[in-house]
Amino acid sequence: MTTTKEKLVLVGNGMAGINTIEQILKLAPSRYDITVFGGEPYPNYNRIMLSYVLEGSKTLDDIILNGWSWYQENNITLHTGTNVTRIDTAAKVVMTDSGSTVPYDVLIIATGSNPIMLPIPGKDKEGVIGFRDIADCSIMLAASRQYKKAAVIGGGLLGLEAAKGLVNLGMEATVVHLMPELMERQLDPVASAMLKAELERQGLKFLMEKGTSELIGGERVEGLRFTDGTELEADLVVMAVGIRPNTAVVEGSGIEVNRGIVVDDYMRTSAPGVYAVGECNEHRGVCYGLVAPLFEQGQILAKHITGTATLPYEGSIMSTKLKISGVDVFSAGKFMDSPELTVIRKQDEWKNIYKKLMLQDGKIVGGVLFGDVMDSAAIQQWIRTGATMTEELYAEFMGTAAAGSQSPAERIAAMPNEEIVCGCNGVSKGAIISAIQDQGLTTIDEIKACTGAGRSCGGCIPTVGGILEYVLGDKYANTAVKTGICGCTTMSRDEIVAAIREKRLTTIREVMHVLEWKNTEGCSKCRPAINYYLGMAWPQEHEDEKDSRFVNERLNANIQKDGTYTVIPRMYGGVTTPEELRRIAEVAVKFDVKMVKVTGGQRLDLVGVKKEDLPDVWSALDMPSGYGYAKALRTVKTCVGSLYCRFGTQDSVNMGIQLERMFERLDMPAKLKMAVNGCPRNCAESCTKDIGFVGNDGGWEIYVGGNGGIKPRIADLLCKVKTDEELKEVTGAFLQYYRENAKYLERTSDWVERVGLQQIVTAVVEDEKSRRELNERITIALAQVKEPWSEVIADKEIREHVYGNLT
Ligand SMILES: Cc1cc2nc3c(=O)[nH]c(=O)nc-3n(C[C@H](O)[C@H](O)[C@H](O)COP(=O)(O)OP(=O)(O)OC[C@H]3O[C@@H](n4cnc5c(N)ncnc54)[C@H](O)[C@@H]3O)c2cc1C
Ligand SMILES: NC(=O)c1ccc[n+]([C@@H]2O[C@H](COP(=O)([O-])OP(=O)(O)OC[C@H]3O[C@@H](n4cnc5c(N)ncnc54)[C@H](O)[C@@H]3O)[C@@H](O)[C@H]2O)c1
Ligand code: SF4
Ligand code: FES
Repeated sequence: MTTTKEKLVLVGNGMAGINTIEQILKLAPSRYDITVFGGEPYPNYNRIMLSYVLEGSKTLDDIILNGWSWYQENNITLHTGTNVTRIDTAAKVVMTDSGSTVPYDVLIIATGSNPIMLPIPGKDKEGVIGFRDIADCSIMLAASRQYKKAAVIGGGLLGLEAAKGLVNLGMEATVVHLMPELMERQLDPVASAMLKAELERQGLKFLMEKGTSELIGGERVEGLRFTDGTELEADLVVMAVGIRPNTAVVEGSGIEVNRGIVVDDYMRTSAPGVYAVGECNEHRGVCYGLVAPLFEQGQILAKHITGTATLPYEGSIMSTKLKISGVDVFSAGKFMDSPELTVIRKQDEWKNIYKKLMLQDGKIVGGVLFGDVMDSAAIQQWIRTGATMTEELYAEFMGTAAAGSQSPAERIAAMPNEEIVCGCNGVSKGAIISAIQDQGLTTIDEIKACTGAGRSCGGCIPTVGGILEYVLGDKYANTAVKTGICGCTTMSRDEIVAAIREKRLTTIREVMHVLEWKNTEGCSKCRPAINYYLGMAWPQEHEDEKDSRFVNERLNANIQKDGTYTVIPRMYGGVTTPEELRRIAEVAVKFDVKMVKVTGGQRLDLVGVKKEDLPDVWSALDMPSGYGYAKALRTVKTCVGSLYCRFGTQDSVNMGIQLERMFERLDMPAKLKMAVNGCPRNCAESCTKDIGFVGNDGGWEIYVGGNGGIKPRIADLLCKVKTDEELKEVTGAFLQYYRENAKYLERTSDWVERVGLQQIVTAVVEDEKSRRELNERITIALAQVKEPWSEVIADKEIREHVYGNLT
């Protein structure tokens, strides 16, 4: 006897719908014959990560959650690019815009939301969009290549993430906000003001309390006109003023709709066999707009329709984190002061940290964090369990207990097993530990696949990594970068470095032999990388293998397209003297230099020197190499500072010179630039440097991870220091931590993004012992460096054989 399976149809191939199907497959893998309709032409992807795609840190491929093969493997019939247009609840069929009619026994509607588009004149012009899907993201990416000015209407979570993405893409982005405070639905005025100041520092512009009355221009938008009569130029307008449940599919079906499709505590709509899950529904009068509640709903729906016992869904407490790097903001539950609430508050203007906890009748009902969000999981747990405030919790929150001085590892150890680590997917510390232990998991990707933790906004990944490290102890290896560094090996950077240290490998040949390289000679990708890792691991013992370096580093000059070279002597801090300038001029004339160019790093570049003349040019210049060709410290750009500038509060010139002298010549994973400014006017542009220093009345701010090149990135504030000595110590620690942990050729901008700012802050700022040890190690490495040009001048054989110099 053959039994036909019940037919389950899902309308909406998005996050809530597919999450529900995943749960159903876990509970009853073969119960339903499943058909999925999705309006977009893609498999299920992580909509949350669109902010990162726009920002440039993720690609579209990175954000696919369930690829095409997942549907096949689970026997799911998928129709992408197909919209369901009608539901006939009497005949139990759905009809699509491609003309098909498909029967169902169980129908799940998960059509999400639509962005609200302000109903103002000009809203249909080209260049006016919402930010909801891959198509919107692609339009923004394309616009950024052609246009300069963007306006984002709405200063909520979405608007801010969109504006930051556009700034990263090189656009000038202005957020036009209706209210006096940003994110007024999640933050109180204090946190809002701190957020605005930080985002301004990162390059966003704001127009507050502005109502937009019209979008102006021709076919394409050219600007905004406001209710007060003023205008703003813009070639791209993104509306991020909220969302509205997408209920179009139930029109004419008789299914009850209010703001969203009305559901009960088991996601049942008013029609038998028809359910609605996700942003499209309305439960007890609430329409949600974050994944955590939607996944909770999906879990209950999955249990309900597979006949598994389940409690009813009673609503969710919402918590949010803004996904902008370097801006840590968290909000959960109640956040505004009001007479019935007791407020515990801590504001630290020096470290730019704000923490606030809300109590009602002694119980924790809400919290806001800015600058340090380590307590976010704990706050969610306290709210969820209705925790009563105690002396211990008070001490923990205010940082007066031991907890305040705990290292990240200690914090993880102290975390209760039932604490929810991944808010999006509701995964606790205990569940992650069980998965690691019971299933032998060793990577974050495996934990993601097995428990769901980290699969959505990604905010919990550092904690998930911490738990993995805590459980595996010595066996822990950061396997997030498991792919081989090149085709010669399957080993990742971390595995190679670990093996170099553990097995005390000291030469490139030895590394390739012991680690069983497929290609015994290596290649142009792995050889320079290993040479660097060996030098980093064994600064005193390692013999630099010059043949494995790139040509510019072998020759200590930059080759140009006509085969000549450029020569850039050091000008510490961008300062020179008449004598030096005279010598440079004489050399330029004598060696028939084609051009003398002032570089972006405040130095002089002699362009068009013949290879065989290089040693003589260096000899005549009698200046050290500026390393304009090397993976090392290139320039330290300085402003005039307190020496002469009337705004200057710190001596940026001398600090720049000192830093350049301290750290020049040391091999780094990639080229490295610094800038030192005497005051926050930032004339030497610290925000686009690997390390930037900004002086103020009380000391210095240190910024890291900036980049002004192909992929611009505004630097993150690492810390503030009061003295010059502290500045040098933090810089030494940062440089060594970067040297020890980055992949070869990885700029600080990518590295900071990859490992997360907090890990770096802990290692080089907060943990004194680590900072001291890093400085000890960089001092040993610095003691080995040599001036390359004088070495060549002194060695006749090198001059002849490498440069063809016969003088
Ligand atoms: C840029 C961005 C960043 C975000 N960041 C976060 C975050 O950090 N944290 C967080 O919790 N939430 C975040 N969100 C919100 C989160 O993405 C949503 O809450 C979640 O995606 C909603 O899931 P859903 O399945 O209800 O809707 P969606 O994911 O929108 O899926 C609905 C799908 O249904 C399809 N559809 C609609 N109508 C039909 C039809 N008639 N026929 C067939 N298919 C149809 C749509 O094309 C869409 O693909 C963000 C959202 C955006 C846009
Ligand atoms: N990190 C995250 O958790 C995250 C990120 C992006 C999006 N989301 C979600 O996506 C959804 C959409 O986000 P959103 O920011 O559009 O919604 P929102 O409702 O959270 O914010 C909209 C903002 O626009 C402002 N606004 C309204 N009308 C305006 C007008 N005419 N002019 C200027 N400003 C106006 C509002 O004051 C409000 O601050 C939300 O559900 C949000 O939670 C979450
Ligand atoms: S950054 Fe400040 S101190 Fe330096 S030159 Fe500019 S205004 Fe003067
Ligand atoms: S908290 Fe969002 S993925 Fe874990």
